[in-house]
Amino acid sequence: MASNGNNHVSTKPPPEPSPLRKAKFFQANMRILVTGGAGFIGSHLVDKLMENEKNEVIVADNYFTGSKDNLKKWIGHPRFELIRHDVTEPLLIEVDQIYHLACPASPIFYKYNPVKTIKTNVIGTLNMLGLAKRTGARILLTSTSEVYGDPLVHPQDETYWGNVNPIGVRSCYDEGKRVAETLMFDYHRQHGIEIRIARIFNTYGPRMNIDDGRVVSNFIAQAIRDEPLTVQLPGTQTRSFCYVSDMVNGLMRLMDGENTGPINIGNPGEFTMLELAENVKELINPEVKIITVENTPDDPRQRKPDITKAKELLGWEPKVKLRDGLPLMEEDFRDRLGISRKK
Ligand SMILES: NC(=O)c1ccc[n+]([C@@H]2O[C@H](COP(=O)([O-])OP(=O)(O)OC[C@H]3O[C@@H](n4cnc5c(N)ncnc54)[C@H](O)[C@@H]3O)[C@@H](O)[C@H]2O)c1
Ligand SMILES: O=C(O)[C@H]1O[C@H](OP(=O)(O)OP(=O)(O)OC[C@H]2O[C@@H](n3ccc(=O)[nH]c3=O)[C@H](O)[C@@H]2O)[C@H](O)[C@@H](O)[C@@H]1O
Repeated sequence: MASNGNNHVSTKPPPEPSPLRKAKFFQANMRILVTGGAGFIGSHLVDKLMENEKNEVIVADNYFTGSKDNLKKWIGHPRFELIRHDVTEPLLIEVDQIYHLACPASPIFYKYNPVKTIKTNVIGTLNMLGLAKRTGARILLTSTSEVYGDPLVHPQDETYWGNVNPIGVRSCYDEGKRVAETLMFDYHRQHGIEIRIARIFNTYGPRMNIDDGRVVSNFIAQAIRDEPLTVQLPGTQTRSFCYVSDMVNGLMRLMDGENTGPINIGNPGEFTMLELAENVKELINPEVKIITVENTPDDPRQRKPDITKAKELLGWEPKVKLRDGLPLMEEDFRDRLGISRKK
């Protein structure tokens, strides 16, 4: 029984939560915020989180590179909420977990407004850490293999500190993510916040922006449009491509496990850009041409994750091979481009 501090004992029970809230959230016992949830990886993560009836999912996104279309099947669902919000502004809500993905990821978008990109990484991560501190939520940051810069160690494991140009055109992104990682660990050490850091390596799959300039989406769209595949010079640079369902599984294992990370999440299958173009040509359009074009500054020459830590600590490894994953994107791209397969 509650006292009102006036030596008078109230017999009135405390007020019930609003019946509306009860009706809406009666099943939920985990409220999860996904920043950047209208984007490519974020929307696939939301799909997976929503499969669990105990989860209530809130997406905060400013739609810079994401789209409501990616979430259309959840809009109106009682366990789902979508907020137009820029993470560079504080967000005052109650949550149990935060997947912090908000940040433009394609080089052409993150270089478009580099000051905004670094604000998103630094101020956005500070705001989400502040939210985690106030609510006691666990927070996962999607960092990047770009923290290794143009790596001099190959493959890259998590102990490598990287080879990053601090004043280059990519720095807003890779240095931004490095500061974001620093902030995560400082909040962890200073305030005891529960943190998780995933270092994501190149991820591909349906719902990538068609014209976002990333290599897999470029090549698939070019192959479907009968345009030459543009391999940026020298073409021998390598990347390791992870299918999005594998990525989402890895992120959820990291969030739900006991390790802070950083942990590399990626597929160690390594390809040169010429090899990737040849695979797309063979699988999607054998008639298409492959041409070489100028590259952009500071393009990393090689990239391949060492995933020993993910295997040992998360029991995770990717399952989808590149040659199986590429055709899974074709239908989604054809639908959005309105170009059907030739008979
Ligand atoms: N896809 C990859 O290969 C890859 C690799 C490494 C790391 N990552 C990281 O994973 C995350 C998701 O990447 P993605 O490929 O889905 O990219 P994406 O561009 O499709 O998604 C990013 C989302 O964040 C939103 N956003 C951007 N700035 C915001 C802001 N200030 N406030 C609120 N929302 C904002 C965008 O509108 C978009 O919906 C990013 O943090 C990215 O750095 C991705
Ligand atoms: O995985 C990562 O950590 C990072 O990977 C990518 O950055 P990047 O590897 O430069 O991605 P792309 O723009 O797809 O370029 C990959 C390679 O393809 C080449 N490329 C790109 C586009 C194209 O049309 N042709 C082409 O050969 C580029 O020169 C580069 O060598 C992502 O876009 C980042 O968000 C992410 O953080």
